[in-house]
Amino acid sequence: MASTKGLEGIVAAETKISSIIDDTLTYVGYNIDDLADNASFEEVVYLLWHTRLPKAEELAELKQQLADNMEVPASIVDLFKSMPLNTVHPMAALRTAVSMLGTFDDEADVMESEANYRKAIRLQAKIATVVTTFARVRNGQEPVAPKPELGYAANFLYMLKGEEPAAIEIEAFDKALILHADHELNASTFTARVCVATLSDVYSGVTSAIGALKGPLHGGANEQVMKMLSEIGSVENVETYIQTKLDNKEKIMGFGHRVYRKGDPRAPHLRAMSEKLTKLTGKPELYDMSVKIHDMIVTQKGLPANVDFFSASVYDSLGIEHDLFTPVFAVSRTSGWVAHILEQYSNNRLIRPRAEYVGPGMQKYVAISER
Ligand SMILES: CC(=O)SCCNC(=O)CCNC(=O)[C@H](O)C(C)(C)COP(=O)(O)OP(=O)(O)OC[C@H]1O[C@@H](n2cnc3c(N)ncnc32)[C@H](O)[C@@H]1OP(=O)(O)O
Ligand SMILES: O=C([O-])CC(=O)C(=O)O
Repeated sequence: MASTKGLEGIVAAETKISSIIDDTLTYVGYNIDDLADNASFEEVVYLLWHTRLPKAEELAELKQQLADNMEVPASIVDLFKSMPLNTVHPMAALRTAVSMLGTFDDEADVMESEANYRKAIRLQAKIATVVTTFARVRNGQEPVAPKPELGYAANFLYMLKGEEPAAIEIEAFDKALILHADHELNASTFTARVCVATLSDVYSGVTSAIGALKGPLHGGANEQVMKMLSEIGSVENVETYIQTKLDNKEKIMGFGHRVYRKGDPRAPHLRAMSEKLTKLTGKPELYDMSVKIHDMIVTQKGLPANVDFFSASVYDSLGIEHDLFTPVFAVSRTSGWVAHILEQYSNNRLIRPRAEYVGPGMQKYVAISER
């Protein structure tokens, strides 16, 4: 029984939700380029949850349901206030708050598919409020209540900053949400599916997934990319900084991927957004540094940028604090996690692989006094 390290190449589930075939990413058969250029995030959420695009009235209904469910219990604010706010990472706060949301949902353990769909809506609606509430509470600001008339992307930025975002910001953020919404059997989605395959509840699945997304080899990489850009500081410093890391065999965050070989199709969209937004916000150097890093890594390592690389400068341009980048990813990916959770329930079998034992052979117990 030989093991495959990191389960590389192992097909562990069937899904109708998204696919990566020959470096092309599709959601339910729609190319990501097509969706990024034409759809709204809410349309994509509907697509992932229903495996078809919504008609106008179905989209309007989903938007209404999301808007109606955005408020979070006051205890979430108290929970955040009870945390060591100077040190807690927002992903740890989010993981804890989503788990707590489950305790307020009296349908949390009701397993009928209609109840699970209602929970999907509640979670998707509330997670935006949870992240923005955390951001404001830790900065000593009052949380901002959602405006029902705004779309999901606009509401997030509004609740975060307390002022309505400009059209260009809404468009960029909406596109970023679409690009991050789902990605086949990535580590956090797999985590969610493993969790709910025990017939545990939706909140447990999403809480587990948040824990997996937090790591810097997965969603946590976008914050690390920004840290790197801040440390580098200017285009002139890129070469020495990156070369030193490469010579020390350190990984450069935002590059490489388990599945893509030629390149991550989401990266060109984020690169174009980064170029446009960094110019508009008067920080073109962020984009110029990113391009120089990109060229060095592609030339020397043959590794293309993944979704996390150019998203860093995009989120910075949208005025999002750097340690909120991964929570923002979670806000979008909740749609994909939930889609996979619902799909797992619909055709469930416990996920329980085997491990190859590589420890010592049979041993005889030795009394503690004789060790
Ligand atoms: C949303 C997302 O999750 S996208 C991914 C976000 N994560 C990152 O950006 C972190 C940086 N990237 C990485 O760590 C990896 O490329 C991963 C985790 C994304 C994929 O990992 P794996 O498929 O397991 O590749 P693995 O880590 O085994 O790397 C294979 C080789 O490429 C090298 N490599 C992979 N990524 C990088 C990188 N970013 N920088 C430098 N070298 C790298 C490794 O050092 C290794 O080299 P070796 O064979 O000489 O030891
Ligand atoms: O698929 C992966 O391994 C990681 C990734 O790009 C994502 O989750 O978006």
